[in-house]
Amino acid sequence: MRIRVINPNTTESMTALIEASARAVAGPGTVVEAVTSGMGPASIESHYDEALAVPGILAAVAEPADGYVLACFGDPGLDAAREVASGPVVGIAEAAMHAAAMVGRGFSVVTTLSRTKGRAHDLATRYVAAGACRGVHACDIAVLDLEHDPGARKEVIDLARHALERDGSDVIVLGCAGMAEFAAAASAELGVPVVDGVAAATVLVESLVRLGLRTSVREEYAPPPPKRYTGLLADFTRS
Ligand SMILES: NC(=O)NC1=NC(=O)NC1=O
Repeated sequence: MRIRVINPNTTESMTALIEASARAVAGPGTVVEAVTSGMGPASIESHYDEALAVPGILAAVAEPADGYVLACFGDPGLDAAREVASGPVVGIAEAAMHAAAMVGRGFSVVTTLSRTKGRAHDLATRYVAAGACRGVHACDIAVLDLEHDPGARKEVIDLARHALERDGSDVIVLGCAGMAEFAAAASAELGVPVVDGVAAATVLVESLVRLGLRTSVREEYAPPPPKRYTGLLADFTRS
């Protein structure tokens, strides 16, 4: 099978990190096709960034694949992508939160900027039972600095340790695709499961494909009603 793993921002080096995390868990019969969005923000750290990332995501899911991963912790454009993708679409926050809820009593999210904490809470409300997400904590390291800041890994792990104590949680969810490579070291140091949403989403999409499950086209996720789109979007939308 072929899984298209989409980095919704336009930073190639992040795509490389995402690709490595997805490939590390993909099964022997799975081809991971990691792609960088062709248009939009260099990183996604606000509602504005999320909105401007969606056209590039929709263009990326328009290409055929057996399943799709949206590799940004805000799960931008997830519902719209499900209306047009040819296979199941899973967001990394969705996958990470579900996985975390299955291996512990309550998880804490460690994310990037404080301004994105509300989005993480909103997604937890949508995806998991009340109380499953015990808290969301921000390291206030910008997304693109995670890769270049030599102290980022330690800051994220220290914040995760604080979160476990403060929240009384027993699992950590990494709240950014750019933290994917911290998961193993964090889990070893903290002694708890640390969930990287890129890996979780890759395995979950593989499982859905193996189960023969695709997004239902009855009602909400049916293909969008045909209509005219004008302006720049005319090139990227279905008519
Ligand atoms: N919470 C986040 O920082 N999300 C993200 N922004 C990106 O550009 N990629 C992410 O995973």
